[in-house]
Amino acid sequence: MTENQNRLNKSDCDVILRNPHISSMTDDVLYHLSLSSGSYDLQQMFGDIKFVCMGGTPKRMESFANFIQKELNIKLPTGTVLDDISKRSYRYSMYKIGPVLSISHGMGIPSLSIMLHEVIKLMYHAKCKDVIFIRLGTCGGIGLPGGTLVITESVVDGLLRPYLETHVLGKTIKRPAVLDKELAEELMDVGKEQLPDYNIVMGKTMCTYDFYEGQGRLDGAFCDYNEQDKLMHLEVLRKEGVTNIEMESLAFAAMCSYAGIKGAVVCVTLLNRLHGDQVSVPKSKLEEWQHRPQELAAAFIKKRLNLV
Ligand SMILES: O=P(O)(O)O[C@@H]1C[C@H](O)[C@@H](CO)O1
Ligand SMILES: O=c1cc[nH]c(=O)[nH]1
Repeated sequence: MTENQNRLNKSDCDVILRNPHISSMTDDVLYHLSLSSGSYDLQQMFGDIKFVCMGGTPKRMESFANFIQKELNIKLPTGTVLDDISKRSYRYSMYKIGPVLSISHGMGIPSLSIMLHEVIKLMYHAKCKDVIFIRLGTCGGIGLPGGTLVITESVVDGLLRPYLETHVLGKTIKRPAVLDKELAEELMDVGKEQLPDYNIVMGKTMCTYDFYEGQGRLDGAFCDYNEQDKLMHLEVLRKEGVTNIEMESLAFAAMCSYAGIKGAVVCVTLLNRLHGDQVSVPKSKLEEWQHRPQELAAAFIKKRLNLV
């Protein structure tokens, strides 16, 4: 199948839906979002979306929705509050604020991947054009102090491989995990200009399948290595140019790239992993730091919408 055929009459949509079955379905149920193409006019509801911002927790994405609403000066009808569009799914929460979709993806690749399958199809059904996806996350830094913003330049898995390995029909499939370089650079420029007080770096992000042993921590329920083994491993990562570790960027990059969507990952470091494992920052500091990627995304969106 050629890319043009994959684009499925894409004169009015530029998301590449690499699935010939979807166009013949009269109703496509986006089960985990609590939406469907048969019961809702998805184009009318979501056709103007230009930015899809996502992060792990429902609370963070609700807070981002409220923040971006204020930043873009979008008025809600009197007496109404932002509504969680996917609340009936009890899986993810999703808010629409003008051209911005703010959606939670849970923890780890399986949870993010289910949400992305459905959001990519949502973009297709809604005939969205020129959409940018941004992950607003948290991470552990390698040699970077807490509160640092890391814009991902490249992504690797726990074995330093730059692709997502997944199993389909009993076979191993490899999908390159590629992010848009120009978008990352634009985010960096916006950050330098608008958020001069923050430490912002561009780097190589390692994505793992676990928070504890997968990231070489000594404080999980199991640990069959010692502190020296851990530090030697982190030193190898540092020498390979790894700046931070989190748990979703590999699938995010691979899926955005496969769907022809420009994607960026911006994470704030919660600790320097060369100094420890436990995330023990006070809650108020944690909230302040988690807000930093949101501030960068808001500044970028405002610039793109010519609001600054
Ligand atoms: O988006 P978040 O902050 O949830 O991402 C990182 C990676 C894991 O999902 C989680 C682990 O604490 O934080
Ligand atoms: O160390 C960390 C902190 C946040 N998220 C991660 O995946 N790792």
